[in-house]
Amino acid sequence: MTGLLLAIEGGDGAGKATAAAEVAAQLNAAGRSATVLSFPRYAETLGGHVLGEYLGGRLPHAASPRAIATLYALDRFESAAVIAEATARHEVVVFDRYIASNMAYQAAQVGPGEARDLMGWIARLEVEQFGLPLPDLSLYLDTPVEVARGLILRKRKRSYTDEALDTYEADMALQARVRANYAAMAAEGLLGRWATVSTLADGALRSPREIAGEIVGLLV
Ligand SMILES: Nc1ncnc2c1ncn2[C@@H]1O[C@H](COP(=O)(O)OP(=O)(O)O)[C@@H](O)[C@H]1O
Ligand SMILES: Cc1cn([C@H]2C[C@H](O)[C@@H](COP(=O)(O)OP(=O)(O)O)O2)c(=O)[nH]c1=O
Repeated sequence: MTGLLLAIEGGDGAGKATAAAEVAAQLNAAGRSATVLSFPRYAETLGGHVLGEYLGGRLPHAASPRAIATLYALDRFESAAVIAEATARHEVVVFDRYIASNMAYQAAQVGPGEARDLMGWIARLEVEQFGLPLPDLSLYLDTPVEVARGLILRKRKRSYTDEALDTYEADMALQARVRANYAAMAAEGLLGRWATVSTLADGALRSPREIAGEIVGLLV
């Protein structure tokens, strides 16, 4: 079996983990084997461990966006065998964040004139140099920053920090730039095919079941 790779993307607290789990559950219930891989893999890889230290504020924050991007890419590179195994065993592999997260977040740390170059650099590092597979579909989960912040505060404690908001989550201006980067990547089809799904309808949060149902409907 060669699994279809579906990357769920979006800002912090957009509802990615919830949507990824629900998409896999709906597919499995319909007899289509699916699994979820969530990045970063904090506890499983060296890159993930160092990132946990970074996001928890225990490393110097003067590190350049390229250095940080390399750690996220390393976490996926170290996971190549796990990705290959999941792809071999399942019809659909759902990524809770993938390469586009690195592009959206690191490009949000540099000036607008540098953002494009950095996105291209990250895509080449991950796909050409590290040999990671391109996703078949990147799904941008569109949740306004204020709604996402409310959802982050509902999360359970994370492994890498005691704070309610980690380094990136606390920075609202950064979250707004991340959203703009995702919208641009989706519009231009960077890394391949994109679709956008809104988590709100008439100003209210849609149920995870409804959001996932729309996503499953996009998988042909
Ligand atoms: N559609 C939804 N309706 C209600 N609560 C949600 C929905 N999506 C996510 N949540 C809740 O919001 C919080 C953050 O969601 P999560 O999926 O962990 O976001 P992300 O992975 O994008 O950071 C969790 O407590 C989750 O249960
Ligand atoms: C996977 C990935 C995440 N990130 C960022 C986005 C998030 O702000 C942060 C942590 O990822 P996140 O998925 O939010 O972890 P958790 O749900 O445990 O808080 O890392 C990147 O910058 N590049 C990447 O490749």
